Amino acid sequence: HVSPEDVQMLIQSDIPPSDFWSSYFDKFNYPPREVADNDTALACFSMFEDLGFISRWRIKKDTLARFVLMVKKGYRSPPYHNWMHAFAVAHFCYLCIKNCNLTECLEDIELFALFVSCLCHDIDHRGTNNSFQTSSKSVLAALYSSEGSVLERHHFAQTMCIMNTEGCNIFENLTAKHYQKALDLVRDIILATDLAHHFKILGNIHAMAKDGFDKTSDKHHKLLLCLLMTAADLSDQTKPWDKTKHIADLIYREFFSQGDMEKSLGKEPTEMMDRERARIPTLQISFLDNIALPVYKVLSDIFPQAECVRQVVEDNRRHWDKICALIQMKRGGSCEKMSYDQ
Ligand SMILES: COc1ccc(Cl)c(-c2nnc3c(C)nc4ccc(C(=O)NCC(C)C)cc4n23)c1
Ligand SMILES: [Mg+2]
Ligand SMILES: [Zn+2]
Repeated sequence: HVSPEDVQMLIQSDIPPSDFWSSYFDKFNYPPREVADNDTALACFSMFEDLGFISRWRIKKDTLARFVLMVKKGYRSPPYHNWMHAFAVAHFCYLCIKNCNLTECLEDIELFALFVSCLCHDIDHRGTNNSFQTSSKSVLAALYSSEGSVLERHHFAQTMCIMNTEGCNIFENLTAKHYQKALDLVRDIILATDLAHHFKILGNIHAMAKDGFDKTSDKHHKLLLCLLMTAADLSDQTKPWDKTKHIADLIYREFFSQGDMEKSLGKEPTEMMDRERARIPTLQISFLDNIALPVYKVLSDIFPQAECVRQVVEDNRRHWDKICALIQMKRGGSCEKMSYDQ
């Protein structure tokens, strides 16, 4: 649990306005990982306040403090899937609400649930993926493998545990109708963070973009919430190159340690998790081409205000291309495995 002193620290001072953090804290090019870890809880307060959630949903400040601190503590410290990832994901959601006028497309309760889901979406992540849960016969696999999305079901279960902890339920003052709606939305949105789910609905998302978002369609609301969640989950790719490059280092540290564990279990890891075989620039180019770019392309088709975000992801892809070309030149062959600290 969280200490009363930590709670007091958070609620005694006024909630800083967004420009306290930076003059461009609410712009797409602000890199949220610049916020110091022990300032992130207060920065979450600023985002809740700036989005109008504290008054709209009558959230008591001490309840919000206990909730944010419990969520922060709910994350472990793998290289990538830690609290700073959750904070960065929630910050991108905050940017979309502020810069893409989402209040005109989605209901207040949907935006509130989306933001809360971003903060909670990877709680208690162990730095290993769903297939590792099954292959290592983890407790989570025993609990959830029959339904699939093992990790995502656990992240949701952990979120509900926090909601049900004394003094941490930020939904406590919602009407019964909104309360149920919020829980259903958080469940659907966190389960939607499984990339397998994203691939499943991507066709429908493209159809929605082609026909134009219909705010009277409940299906369109659900599809848009899932797209925004995935866009937020991958949003490290939307920041300048030096940040993106560092993120790749974190991701592959996590992947390679899973690969090492799989080898020690006598299993052959996938290439992207095998430090002996992985070629990071090539893998990143295929991740950007097959997963990230299509997300930001369709997002900017629906929201022209997000065009600048798509541009940065394109720039980052070009950067990986240059590194691949450099490696080919040096090796006079294909994009060999090599150090690429350009
Ligand atoms: C939205 O959910 C997730 C869950 C887990 C992760 Cl690590 C990510 C994620 N976030 N940033 C990245 C970057 C920079 N590269 C990645 C390269 C590959 C993969 C991957 O899972 N490939 C397997 C294929 C069957 C889809 C994920 C990558 N990724 C997103
Ligand atoms: Mg996840
Ligand atoms: Zn995530």
